[in-house]
Amino acid sequence: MSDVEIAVEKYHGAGNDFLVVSEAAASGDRAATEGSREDTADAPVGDRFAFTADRCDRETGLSHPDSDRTGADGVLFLAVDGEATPPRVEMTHVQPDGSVAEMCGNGVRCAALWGARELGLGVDEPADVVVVTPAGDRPSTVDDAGDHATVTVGMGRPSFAPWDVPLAPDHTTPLVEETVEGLTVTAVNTGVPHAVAFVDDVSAVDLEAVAPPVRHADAFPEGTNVVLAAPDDAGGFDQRTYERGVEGETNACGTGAVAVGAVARRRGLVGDEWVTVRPPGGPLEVRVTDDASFLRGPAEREFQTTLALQR
Ligand SMILES: N[C@@H](CCC[C@H](N)C(=O)O)C(=O)O
Repeated sequence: MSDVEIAVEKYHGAGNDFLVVSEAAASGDRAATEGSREDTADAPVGDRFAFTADRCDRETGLSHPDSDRTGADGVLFLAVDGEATPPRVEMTHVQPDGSVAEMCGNGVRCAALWGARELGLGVDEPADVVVVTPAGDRPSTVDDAGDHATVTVGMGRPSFAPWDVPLAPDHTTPLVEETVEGLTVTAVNTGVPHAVAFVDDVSAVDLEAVAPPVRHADAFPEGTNVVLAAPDDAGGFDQRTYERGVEGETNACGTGAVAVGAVARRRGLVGDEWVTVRPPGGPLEVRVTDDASFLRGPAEREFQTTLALQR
C-alpha cells in the first residue's frame, strides 16, 4: 500500500453539491501537463463507491473553510476531451448509496463548467461543451466560466412512456395523476425517473415521511425520485425533491425541475415558454416542448483541495 495524492474540487448547482475528481489524472494526462506525474497513479480513486460514501457523508465527509456544507450529494468523476469539437466531458455520477445515476441536471451544469475551466473556455464568449452521460449526450453552453457561471443544457425529450420511466410491467399506459402510496403522482423520465405530485404548498408537506414509500413503490422497479410542485404567484413553480441515491431531500434537482415543467405542460399549466422552477437552493429556468427540454441555471466552483489516499 502507498499514499497517493489526488486533487478534489467541489462544485454546486443551486445548492445540489458535488465533489469533482478529474479522471484525466487517471491516465496521467493532467499530471503530465502539470509536471507532477509522481504525485498521481494510474487511477485517482481505486474504489469509487467507498470514496463517495466516505467523502459525501454530511457529518464526517469532506469539509473546507470555503464551503458551508460538509460532504456532498455525490461525486462526479470527469474526463475531458479537448480535441473534440465541441469539447466533450464524460461524466460518471456516483451517489452516496453506491448507485451510478444515469443523469443529473445540476451535475451536468457543474461538469460543463469544469470542462470549460479545464480548457480555458467560456470566459470572453460562451463555450459549448457536450456532457456525455449514460442517458445520452447533453449539449451545454457555459456563460461566464469563472467560479460562478450560468449553464444552459439540452435535456432531451421527457418521456411518460411506461417502459421509459420505467414502470412495472403491469403498467401499459402512462401513470398520470394516480395515487401511489398515498401521494397523487405523475411519472416521467427526464434522464432519470421522477414521480411528480402537484400540491397546494410544498412547504406544508412532510417530504421525508411521504416520499420513501413512493420512492420504493412496486410501480417503480428501479425506484424513483419524488418531486413536489406547486404553482407560485409569478407563473412558475415551487419545487422540493427527495432523491433516490441520496435517500433524502436535496437543495435542488435539475432533472426534477424539468420533470415539473413536463408535467405542468401536460396539465396545460404552461406552454413551450421558459418557466421558473424554485427549489430551496435557488431558481432554475426550464423549457419543455413536444420533442425537447432545456435547463438553465447557475454552476459554481467552491474550492479545490488535495486528499491523500491509500492504495
Ligand atoms: N440531482 C440530480 C439527479 C441525480 C440522480 C437521482 N438522484 C437519481 O438517482 O435518479 C439532478 O440535478 O438532476
